[in-house]
Amino acid sequence: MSAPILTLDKVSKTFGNGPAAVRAARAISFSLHAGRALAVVGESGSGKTTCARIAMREYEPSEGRLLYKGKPVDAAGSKEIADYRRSVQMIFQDPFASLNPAHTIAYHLKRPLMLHRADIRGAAVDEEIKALLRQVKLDPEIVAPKYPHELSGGQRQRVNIARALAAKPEVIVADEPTSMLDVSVRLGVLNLLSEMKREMNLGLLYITHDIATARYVAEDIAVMYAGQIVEWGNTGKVIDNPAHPYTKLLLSAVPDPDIRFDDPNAQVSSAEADETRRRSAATQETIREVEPDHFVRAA
Ligand SMILES: Nc1ncnc2c1ncn2[C@@H]1O[C@H](COP(=O)(O)OP(=O)(O)OP(=O)(O)O)[C@@H](O)[C@H]1O
Repeated sequence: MSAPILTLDKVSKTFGNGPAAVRAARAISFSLHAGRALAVVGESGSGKTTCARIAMREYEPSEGRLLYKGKPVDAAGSKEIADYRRSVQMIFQDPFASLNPAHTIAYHLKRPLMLHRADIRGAAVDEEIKALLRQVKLDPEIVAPKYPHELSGGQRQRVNIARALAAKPEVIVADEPTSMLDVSVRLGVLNLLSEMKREMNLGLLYITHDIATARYVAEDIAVMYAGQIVEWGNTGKVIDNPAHPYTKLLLSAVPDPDIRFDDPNAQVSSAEADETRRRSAATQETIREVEPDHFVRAA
């Protein structure tokens, strides 16, 4: 594996003080590598977004270090910080709020080019805008002059991906990039991210509450619960053979696509439903008892 581009090294983040303090992230360690994706999965409030924001330098860690190419970011000079800002780009959850309704799509792509790509000026800017839109499978002639409200949610998220790519990043942080999209277009956006990762050799941090989607995008997976990584490893191995009760619980919530609505076996009796609820509560209890240092690593 190539040397890590970005590393969270035993990073913790606490919000507030005293008894009301929230330990959103506890001793989190992971690295992002060129051409590889890490999925960080967990339910709402498990600390995923806190990790993404630390990676984006929006939050300072309370403990631990953020490393860029092996060097601590907090000790970096202004040139290295500028390099980091270009190199690590984010795709937001909400494709509607992240584009300015008053500006065309071309304008949205021109800004990062002017900011981060001094090598491209004049007519080359328009050519690059077209190339970026083609890269995300949008027709530049149709899409470039449009305003955000004229596009669908899926198309807007593709524009957001193109905008992130405009900076020529090495790492993309995608925080729930499909959760606000129509189900029918989610897979297309995930496949596009996966393709970009391969073709542009990007390190990808894919944050999601939906463990089933990790398989489409990420080679590696880290499962978060209550601010900690409780299980991590190869995505296929963890999903096919989960070792931690919380990972099992997340997987048990994934619908089985092979069960048809008219399948008599899909009917759940009230006794079975009660049993499922009882087992789920028991699993939650087990999770609460997990010691902070109880981690599981896939073989
Ligand atoms: N700025 C903040 N101030 C205080 N508490 C915060 C802040 N940001 C997050 N938290 C708390 O930290 C915990 C982890 O939140 P975080 O947003 O990282 O979880 P998440 O797994 O990303 O959840 P979601 O999917 O709902 O965004 C939660 O209890 C949250 O309320």
